[in-house]
Amino acid sequence: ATTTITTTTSVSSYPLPLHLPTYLHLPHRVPPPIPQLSTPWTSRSRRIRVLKEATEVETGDAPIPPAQDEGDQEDAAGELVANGAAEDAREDGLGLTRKVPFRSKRKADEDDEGYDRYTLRNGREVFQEKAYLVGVECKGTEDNIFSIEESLKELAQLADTAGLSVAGSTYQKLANPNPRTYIGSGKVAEIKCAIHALDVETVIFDDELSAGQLRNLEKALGGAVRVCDRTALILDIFNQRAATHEAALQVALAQMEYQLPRLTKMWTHLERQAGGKVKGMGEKQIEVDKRILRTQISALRKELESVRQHRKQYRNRRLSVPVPVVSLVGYTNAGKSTLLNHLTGADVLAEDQLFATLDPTTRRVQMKNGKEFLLTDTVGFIQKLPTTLVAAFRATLEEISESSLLVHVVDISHPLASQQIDAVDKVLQELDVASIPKLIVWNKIDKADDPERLKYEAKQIGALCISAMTGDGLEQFCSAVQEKLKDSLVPVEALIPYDKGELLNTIHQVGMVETTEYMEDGTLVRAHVPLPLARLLTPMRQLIAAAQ
Ligand SMILES: Nc1nc2c(ncn2[C@@H]2O[C@H](COP(=O)(O)OP(=O)(O)OP(=O)(O)O)[C@@H](O)[C@H]2O)c(=O)[nH]1
Ligand SMILES: [Mg+2]
Repeated sequence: ATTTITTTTSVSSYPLPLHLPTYLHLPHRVPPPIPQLSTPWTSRSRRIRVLKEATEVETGDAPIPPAQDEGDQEDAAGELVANGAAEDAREDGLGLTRKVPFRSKRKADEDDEGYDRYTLRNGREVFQEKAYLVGVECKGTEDNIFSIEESLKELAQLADTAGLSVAGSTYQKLANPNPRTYIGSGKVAEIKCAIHALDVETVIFDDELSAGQLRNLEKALGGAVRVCDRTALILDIFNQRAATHEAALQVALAQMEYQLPRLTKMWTHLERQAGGKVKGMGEKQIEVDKRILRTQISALRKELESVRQHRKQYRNRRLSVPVPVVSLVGYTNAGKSTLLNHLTGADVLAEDQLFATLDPTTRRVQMKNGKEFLLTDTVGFIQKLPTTLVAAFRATLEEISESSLLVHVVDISHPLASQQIDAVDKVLQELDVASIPKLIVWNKIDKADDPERLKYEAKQIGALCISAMTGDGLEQFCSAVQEKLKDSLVPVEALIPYDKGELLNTIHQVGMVETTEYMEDGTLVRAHVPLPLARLLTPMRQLIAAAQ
């Protein structure tokens, strides 16, 4: 009975993993908190410290935070406290902080190379974790859009975006991945040597790994390094980037769904409290953890549903204004946000980083001829896009399926432009939006080696060359959008009563008017208009039928 009591108290005193959105910490919404897991959930284990705190550590004035009491971290607790970094350990939510040498511990060592590995990011000192990348090319997967070298290069870019510094990489060609360690044992030994020589903290695999593979690899690589996969890395970037409530919820949900099948060894402290190994205890602990995680997942789903409902209402309101919606889609970093900003004067973050945008933004584009359309910027795509993420972002991506036109923005100056196009087409197929008219634009033409040749090639396939940065070709772009939109317009003939003048204006604004005739009861218009407007005009169309 004593054990049971101890167990209950100690479980409730566990801190929540801090990569979850803060609202999850509110007592009224939170199911019982879950313990920190030893499995690498995400790649978040960077030491983020506000500069001021860092100075305090330097002068030795840092308040000593309370030690964490998990048995699993017991051996590390002393070190954590001595370094004033327990907070960081909490922030990581991984319980892996001890694996990275801390600055103040090594401070005495004047020529400590780790000392240089703190860089300043947004006014915060961040420990630059070193990462080693591993890829596998399996026979029979030659239809992969990217070659293994290309995929690894992109993984390096992802690692950089997440704030890691890449120390090296390797790959292996295999008939089949090893079910235990994904790569062969010889390769494991080779990587182990390399990471020790390079002083690496994290090994990132280019493909999704199973719980067993993650655990076996961590063990085989000496236990002092963290192993994670591409999906965890992308989830981590999304987690860092999520700026709105909805995005945060979506990412948290995707992270939990990724974690669920990967829950392994944990709560080992209970065994100790129970006075040694308790047979079957580990098994039960996992069950409990899974249940808690499932409860959290369903709470998140509910919350997300209500946020979505809200956005849907907003969208419906917008749809009632019959302006056609054009969605920008494309590979991450293609220049979608830059294009939106240039055309609409919006202030969406556009930078040379992967996944700068997570949330959809819609702005009105007003053309010189008075016509207008709505332009939506969305999250970028990437090859090997984690399925959990696609599912989590499905609602956001639904916006795409409701648009009248898709503009596929391509970074034509990128060496892998054609592979990126294929990857985007693949995602679009998955999203079932093939029936929506599409306009292909080749962006960053200012950066391309041979713009004239590209312009010629673009013409052959009906694509458009633009530079979202310099504004080159944007006028043609707007005309092309207008032209394409016409394809999605419905021909109508309606008699608009004179007291509905504003409707006539709307038809001129968003549709293509062929003729207008001033009749006794109103204006007779023949035009091509977007479907929502055609619906709105239905009663007036009947009026004509009656008059004839
Ligand atoms: N030279 C050049 N650079 C461009 C052009 N368009 C965009 N860029 C740059 O490309 C980078 C990515 O642009 P973004 O607009 O953030 O790309 P995005 O498609 O929104 O990317 P995600 O939001 O990550 O999917 C930024 O550094 C832009 O300045 C262009 O026409 N020419
Ligand atoms: Mg963007």
